[in-house]
Amino acid sequence: MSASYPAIRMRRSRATAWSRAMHRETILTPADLIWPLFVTEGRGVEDPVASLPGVSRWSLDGIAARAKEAVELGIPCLALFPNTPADRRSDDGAEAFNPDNLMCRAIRTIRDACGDDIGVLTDVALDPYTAHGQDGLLDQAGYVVNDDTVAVLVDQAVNQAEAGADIVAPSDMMDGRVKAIRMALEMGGHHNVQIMSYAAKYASAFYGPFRDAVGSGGLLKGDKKSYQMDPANTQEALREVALDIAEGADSVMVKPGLPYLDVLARVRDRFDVPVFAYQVSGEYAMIEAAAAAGAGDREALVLETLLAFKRAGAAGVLTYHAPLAARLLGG
Ligand SMILES: NCc1[nH]cc(CCC(=O)O)c1CC(=O)O
Ligand SMILES: [Mg+2]
Repeated sequence: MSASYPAIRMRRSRATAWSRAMHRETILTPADLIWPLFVTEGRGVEDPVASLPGVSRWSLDGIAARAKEAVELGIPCLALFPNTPADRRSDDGAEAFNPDNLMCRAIRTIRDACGDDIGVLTDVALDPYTAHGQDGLLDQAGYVVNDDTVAVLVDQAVNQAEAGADIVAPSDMMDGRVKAIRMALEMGGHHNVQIMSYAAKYASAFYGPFRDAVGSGGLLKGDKKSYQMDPANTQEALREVALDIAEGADSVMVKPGLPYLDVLARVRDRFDVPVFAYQVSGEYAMIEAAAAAGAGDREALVLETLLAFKRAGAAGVLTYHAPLAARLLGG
């Protein structure tokens, strides 16, 4: 470039708040946020998750209150995860398609409290329902079998749709489940129930606090590496996303969040479907730990990390910081 300093001074546009606002390329709003909530049995229960400071499991009455709070704050969607009572967990995860399970009751509770003012996204995977904590069914050798698991996931997804879920979100990483779920939803008349597929979900060390929250952590033996992706791979993530789009996903997700922004950006560049990011439990815990240790300002860390997802191309972010962020953003 021939014209340079002093003709070009990059700092001119940064000198005042109004000018910074005018040049800002990316905007974060409460409408970008999806708030994950943990549901538990009982009445009037708020059960804090020790490894997720500031996050609790709520009984249905608390879930209704959180849903109303979310509407007030301008948060458009909730993601639900049940802490299934131990006596309802089994090797086959059959509680997943019980029409009166905690998940279905939570969906109906939110609908009663808020009508169509908020979206309800439900997790499709068996880990909150299995006695072994894996996302699918096991064979004799302890391998998570694909096709038989997909059949159960279909029943689970249809069960959630019948209870009123707006978006079903398969997080299990079985092959072919998006197509099978889409076909079953169409056949069941659930034409407008969306599928947000966890298309590129990695076998990550950042899920620990989540597993505590849904009560699967202590049950899980081994790992999920035979179905979740190797953190070393990005080409494979693009292939996963392409397959899920072809199978009928309305939107896709990359998970975890910040450590995988490169994957998110590449998915955004290559495909035209909305791509969401999940800032997972371990990421939340890291920010909280940093703030508690005085290593950073909590509110600034939260807003900066969430903005980074938008900058990388995310249509929205699942984050446990959703209510805090929405409040800070004036929701
Ligand atoms: N299907 C399970 C599921 N759905 C969302 C998360 C993790 C979310 C988080 O860590 O916040 C997990 C954990 C796992 O795969 O073991
Ligand atoms: Mg896949």
